[in-house]
Amino acid sequence: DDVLVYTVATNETDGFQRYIDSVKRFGIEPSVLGRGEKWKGGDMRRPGGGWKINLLKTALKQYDGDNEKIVLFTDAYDVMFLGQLSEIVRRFKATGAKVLFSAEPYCWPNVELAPQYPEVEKGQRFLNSGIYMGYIKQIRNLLNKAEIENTADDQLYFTEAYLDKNFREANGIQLDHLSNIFQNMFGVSESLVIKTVENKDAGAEKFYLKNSETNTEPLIIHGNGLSKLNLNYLSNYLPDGVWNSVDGCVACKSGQISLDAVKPDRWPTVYLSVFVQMNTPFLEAFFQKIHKLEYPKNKIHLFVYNTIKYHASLINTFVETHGTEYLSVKQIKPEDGTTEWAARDLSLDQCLAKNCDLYFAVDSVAHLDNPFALKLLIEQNRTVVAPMLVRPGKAWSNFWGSLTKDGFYARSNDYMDIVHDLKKGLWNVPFINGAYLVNATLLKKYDRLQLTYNRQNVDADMAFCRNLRDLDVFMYVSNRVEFGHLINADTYDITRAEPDMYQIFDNEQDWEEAFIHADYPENLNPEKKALQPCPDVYWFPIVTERFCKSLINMMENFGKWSAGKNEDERLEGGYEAVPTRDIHMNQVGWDSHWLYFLQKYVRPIQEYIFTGYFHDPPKSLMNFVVRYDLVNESEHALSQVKYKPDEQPSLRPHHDSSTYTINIALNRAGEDYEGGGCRFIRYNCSVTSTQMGWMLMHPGRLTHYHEGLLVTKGIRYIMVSFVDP
Ligand SMILES: O=C(O)CCC(=O)C(=O)O
Ligand SMILES: [Fe+2]
Repeated sequence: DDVLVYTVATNETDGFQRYIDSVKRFGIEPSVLGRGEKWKGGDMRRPGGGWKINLLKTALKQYDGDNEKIVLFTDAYDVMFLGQLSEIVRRFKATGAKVLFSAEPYCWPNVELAPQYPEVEKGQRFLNSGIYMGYIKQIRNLLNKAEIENTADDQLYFTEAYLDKNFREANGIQLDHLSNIFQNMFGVSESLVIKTVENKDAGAEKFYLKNSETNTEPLIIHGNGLSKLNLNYLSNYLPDGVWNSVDGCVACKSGQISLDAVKPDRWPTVYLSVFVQMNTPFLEAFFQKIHKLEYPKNKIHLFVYNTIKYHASLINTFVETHGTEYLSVKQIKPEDGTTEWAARDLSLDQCLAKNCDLYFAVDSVAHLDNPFALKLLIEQNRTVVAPMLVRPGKAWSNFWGSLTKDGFYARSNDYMDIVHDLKKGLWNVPFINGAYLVNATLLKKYDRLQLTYNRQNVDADMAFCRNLRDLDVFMYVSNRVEFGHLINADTYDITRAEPDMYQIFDNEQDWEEAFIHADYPENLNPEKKALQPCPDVYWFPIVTERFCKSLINMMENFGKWSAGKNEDERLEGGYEAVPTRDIHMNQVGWDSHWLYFLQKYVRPIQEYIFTGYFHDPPKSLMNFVVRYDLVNESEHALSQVKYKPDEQPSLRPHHDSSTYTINIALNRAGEDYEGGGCRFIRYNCSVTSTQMGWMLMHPGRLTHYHEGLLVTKGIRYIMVSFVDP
């Protein structure tokens, strides 16, 4: 009852909210001075803050004549309480001091005063005015010692008072050199460690802060100066109770909202800005996922910035097809020549102009696989929050755990645990990109001079995050649920036909989604029986129609179909007994990709069907697309010649030089062509109703003598591999 806790905060920043959350946790009710007023204490980055002294002086007037109370003052934006007030007071009383200031390793703002400080054997020597406490009588003496201008420096004021030996001794002023209670972080962050006490009953562990140099456990921490990012890091675990490995992210539930209680027509309006500024694999899927977000389209303004000509038609098609469903659409096209920062700044302004409630930026590499991503982020209700997105199986993500001194990437201790979802929560981090939601109140509060993507010598994302850090805005990244993943655009080569097909190594998950048949897993389901259209000829759905079309396009684009002659310089022996008119995978630079496909998707089926045969990885030198073609029809009609001399409409009976052969239909029997199919002569059995994207698998030799049946109309394409020759 007799402890008065004060702070000064004019602005309700995220840091202020953190301070409030921390004191509330310990049942402390602080008086917040200056709330809602304009800051009068000078430039925050320079000496100043005399106003804090004057505010406190005024606030204490009401206790004139009272000499029993204890006053505890701290800054707000970069301060957190880690323990009970009773314990703070107990430790204070134990020092015997009448006034106790926190200590730090730097003599600031006037380094010339350093020699006047008493020497210390251990701990920090110099006064810091961010945290102090004392009996009201001595505090009053201290505050009344001299007049101070609002814009003069409070730390200098207290330093001079402390260095006045008579005054210091008369008022019992001491510094908490060892951080028994108060911890200023700047310059000593390395010795500050988060410790845990395991709970023996398998309950949640407890977290506390330890100063490993002085061997103390401070109860109030101050992330002064450049240590404020370090404080942000600590605040992911401290004070005890915000996060633990049993209950996960406890603090992230506070402030959360639920949209389910609100009718969708009253949901907040979102300004969704999409940025396509690099050649991006699987862009079609990206836009599909944007479109599938479970959020009313008439609550979304869509902004699309694209600098890549290659992607223009896909984007235009999307906008033409779906644009009208959105509240509004604005496109910036490659030919507009708008720079990234200008486009991003413009989208912030557009958001305000459209009276948005929320701004949602999404880059083309950020796949929001979870259709509830946007809704969940809104419900998280933070000023800035990003969904954690990671390149599958990699450590590459859309946030940084820490920063170097020059503001570049650094890893935090917990980075890998977060990226791998070993720790789930809502993490205060110094850098995010790729996808993030910003509350529009922030855009209203700071104009495009303060909150801009334009800043010298850094790219747009870094500029924005740096400005957020400077404005004391926390950037949260959430891995509370799976939101999606990041595309790797590093090797994307748009000079190729069908560049997505080449992404099997770099974006395996997306590749699979685009190109592997949705029913593929059923092929390995023991409950299901594989189709067997002819004896020991098995039949499986394996690739998508998109795969088939892409593969045909790759080949037709390359165009150099073989002559279907016995002489074949592509082969080591230079001779093919039963030649097809074809193009080999290695001719389009797709051989390693194909072999990987064989190993990953075909081999398991083979092992499942033809029990006891193992060959991993499968070998195959002959991997090709066959084209069975008739003469083009007009030519046919005129010349009365049925087939072009170098086209091939069928294939005579033969064995394949393989242990087993796979044969994938790439287009539609009866639609794209007539006739065709594969006949197994020994069984007098033909597969003619082949299915696009389905694969035949059969032994290559002895039993499965076969022929390619005559195509009578159109063109038939198949993909063939002679596996394990
Ligand atoms: O046309 C077919 O389905 C058979 C093709 C074939 O046997 C081959 O390319 O070796
Ligand atoms: Fe064959």
